[in-house]
Amino acid sequence: ITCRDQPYRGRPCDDDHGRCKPSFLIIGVGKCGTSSLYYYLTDHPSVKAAAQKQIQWFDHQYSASRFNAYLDRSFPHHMEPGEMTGEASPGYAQYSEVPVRVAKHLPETRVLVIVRDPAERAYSAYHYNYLNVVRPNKKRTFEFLIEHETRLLAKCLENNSENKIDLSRDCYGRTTAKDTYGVDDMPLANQHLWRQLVGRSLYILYLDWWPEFFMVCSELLAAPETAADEMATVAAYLGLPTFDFRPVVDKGKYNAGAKHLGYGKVTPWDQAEKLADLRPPMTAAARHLIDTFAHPHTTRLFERANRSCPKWGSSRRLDDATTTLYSPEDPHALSSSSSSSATKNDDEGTLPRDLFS
Ligand SMILES: Nc1ncnc2c1ncn2[C@@H]1O[C@H](COP(=O)(O)OS(=O)(=O)O)[C@@H](OP(=O)(O)O)[C@H]1O
Repeated sequence: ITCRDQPYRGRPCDDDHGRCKPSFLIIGVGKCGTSSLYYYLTDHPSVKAAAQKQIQWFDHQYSASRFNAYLDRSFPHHMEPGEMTGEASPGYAQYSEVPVRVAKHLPETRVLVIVRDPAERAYSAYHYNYLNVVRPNKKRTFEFLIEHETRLLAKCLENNSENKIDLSRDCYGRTTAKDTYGVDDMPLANQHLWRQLVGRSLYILYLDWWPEFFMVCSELLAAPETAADEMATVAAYLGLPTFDFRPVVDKGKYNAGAKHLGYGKVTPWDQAEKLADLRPPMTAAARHLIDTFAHPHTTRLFERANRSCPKWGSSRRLDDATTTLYSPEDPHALSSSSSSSATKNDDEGTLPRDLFS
């Protein structure tokens, strides 16, 4: 990618009012490495951090008349020419009203999105967004959840002439957990996240709403050897001066593993690898189901983004012994594995909040 001009032509601040606009928004996707992307980027000397990693203003707190308050609260009050700021809110991507709001208030901001192998993203979300909120004696397997979800997804997509669905509305977003899973003991907390293990991995369904975005491949940030180069590409897209990202990348991965220790918690690479190994392998059947389901959407994503991600569809670890999915004859099949303890939950309100995304 060739280096672009800086958004707002290098002057995002209105110095009379001490207000600076974000030059980039990382709009998602949750569990794809948004924390690492944000913290690597804010290590660049010309990038000033926001007040916190996840602001979630354009989705859950939006009010057109409160835009200046959002800027005041979230970003630095002064920057030198050539400096920029930005934020990462993994909940922005999935709501169809957000791109409209962003275009209205921040017409020059650049949109970054990080995507991950769909099955790996879903499996990560299962551990983080589901096992952390479900009561241990009510635990359902990954296979149980994805099999029911893909059945619903298939039905909703079939009934939609544009082959697009709104994850928070339409057939998919409106169907109750009981209708999907046939049982009523599913947890309420974070249900917009754990009920959309597969849906949120069909990235193009909602990225289609965004007029322009730059797609980062999670897999390229997942190894120190390729991460610094991928970050240099991101920096060039934002019009930032050349910078060596190796020192910050060498520190490790941010927000790794199923326990929420804070988005800014960095885990050294070797320990992150051990954390991943603690997780029981995904079954071959589960991977096959998600790979097959996601394939047409992934093809369209790569065409639209004009980039493709290497290694999708080839899991690092698989339990090849397990080839059958959850079977309807065994409706109460419980996971024999993972037992993450509850760490941090949303309140159980009905408004979807991605604060624990
Ligand atoms: N550098 C890098 N490259 C690729 N992947 C990375 C990287 N850093 C973190 N991770 C993995 O991304 C998962 C966390 O993603 P997010 O930070 O987006 O999660 S959140 O939605 O904000 O909670 C989480 O995945 P799992 O550990 O599989 O759950 C992280 O390990």
